Amino acid sequence: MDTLARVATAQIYPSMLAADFGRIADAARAVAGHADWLHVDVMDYHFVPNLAFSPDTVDALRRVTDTPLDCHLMIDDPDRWAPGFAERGAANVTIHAEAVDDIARTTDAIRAAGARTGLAVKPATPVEHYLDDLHRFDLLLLMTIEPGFGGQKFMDEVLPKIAAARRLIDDRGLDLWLQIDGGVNRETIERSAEAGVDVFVAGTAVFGLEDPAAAVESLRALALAAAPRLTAPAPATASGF
Ligand SMILES: O=C(CO)[C@@H](O)[C@H](O)COP(=O)(O)O
Repeated sequence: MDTLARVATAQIYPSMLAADFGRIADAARAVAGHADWLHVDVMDYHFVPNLAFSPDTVDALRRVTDTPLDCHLMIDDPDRWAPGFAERGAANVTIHAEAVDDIARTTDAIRAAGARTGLAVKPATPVEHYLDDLHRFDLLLLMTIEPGFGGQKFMDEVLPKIAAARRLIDDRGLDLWLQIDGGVNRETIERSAEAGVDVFVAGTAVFGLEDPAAAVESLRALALAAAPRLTAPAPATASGF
């Protein structure tokens, strides 16, 4: 895998959950060339109290955009479903620590299908419980809301956890992107970038605005200005590699 791609870049992933579902292709096209990846939330009404998206969504988006897809599985049985998202063309598949049974088997299957893989933790779940497994992942997602719905308030109490994860990644030389999801907007992105985030998922703060492409650029500019360690990313490729 290309380690140069792991340089700390300020990446913005618009969350399709905040798009107009009747015009999802238009939403993907509106941020093409600006968004680094697109974030696709998958919900099963068991792990979270909401339903959203499926492997068919991956197929549909792959037909209309080259922007890589980052699938975030908020489901009870990621062991069963995660490899299928990779097979359908997701460039990254993130599974929740609270839901996965066999991390090694599931991450191996995702990677065998050609995708990167991420580990997500809810706000109250300690990253320290998964230290021995972090080498199996390409991305660590720290939720900055309780997962399930867009439009929630950013949980400032997660900031120390972000800073601790950044120290952990740097001290151990882990090859992991540090991502946050939930309540990311013009007001919260700077302190998140300062704390150590390099991948920002943003729904309402992108698709809730008149010009989603401009919103992506403006969020990235704020992150870059707040954290000198971050650099501007090169344009994303279809595969994400
Ligand atoms: O995973 C989720 C919700 O569970 C997110 O991806 C939301 O879609 C983020 O939305 P905003 O907080 O940015 O509006």
